Amino acid sequence: MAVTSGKGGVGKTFVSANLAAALAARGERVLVLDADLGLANLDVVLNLHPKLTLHDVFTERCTLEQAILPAPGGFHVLLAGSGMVEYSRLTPDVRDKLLHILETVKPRFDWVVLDTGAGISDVVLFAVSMANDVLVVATPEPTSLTDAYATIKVLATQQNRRHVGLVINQANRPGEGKLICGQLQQVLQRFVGPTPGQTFKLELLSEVKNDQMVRQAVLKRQLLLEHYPGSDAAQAIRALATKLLEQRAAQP
Ligand SMILES: Nc1ncnc2c1ncn2[C@@H]1O[C@H](COP(=O)(O)OP(=O)(O)OP(=O)(O)O)[C@@H](O)[C@H]1O
Repeated sequence: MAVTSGKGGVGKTFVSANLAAALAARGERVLVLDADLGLANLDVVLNLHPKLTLHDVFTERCTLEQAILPAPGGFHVLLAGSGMVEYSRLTPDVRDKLLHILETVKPRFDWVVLDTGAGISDVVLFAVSMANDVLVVATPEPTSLTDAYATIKVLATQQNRRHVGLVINQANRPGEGKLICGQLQQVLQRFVGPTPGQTFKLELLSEVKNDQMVRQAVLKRQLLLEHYPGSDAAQAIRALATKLLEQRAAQP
């Protein structure tokens, strides 16, 4: 599953890490792969100081096994480290290496979460293209929504995706997510249907409140789910995990 966004700083890493913890708490084997190769910061959020990262796997300084690390929250991570400038562009080499890594880790985990960079660069779109499911994170601000719209449009038209999950993060009032999702779906419909057999569904998977506890957790470099489990945002993330598990169980 890819967790992506149009605009940066909207909460992808927060959602990826805490969703992984929520799934792990339900007994799932989860790997979060930091797919923001140029400016990764999953390690910062989780307060990890990895000696080995994707960079070392790419340059064959270590094996893939060695770079998969346990994280707080009961899941595993494959960190990118920051400033992998030479890997922040999608060369055939980066492409092959990422594909190989994903194929190798897939059988070992129930969920591989790709925490991508923001926007529609070729690296981001490639990372998303490797995922079965995509979850777009957006905040209710107009700039974030405009960029989310552009991203979803690209996923629908270029990747031919018929279903995209939406998380409205930092919501200011209840029902805001539903309203936004409906409006986005309406505008998107113009580009991606309706033609026979070609429906497109943007599904609101979660509305996460603007919650001071999230900022507290990030400042302390702790997982929200572990340190503020009763917060509104933690409850929303657990509900998101439940929904994803139910959807998976319903798949043929
Ligand atoms: N629900 C929320 N309530 C309040 N603040 C939040 C919430 N979600 C995220 N934030 C704040 O937004 C900041 C950015 O979040 P995060 O780093 O997860 O975004 P990102 O999309 O991964 O960023 P980037 O695009 O730079 O990778 C966090 O440090 C946190 O302070």
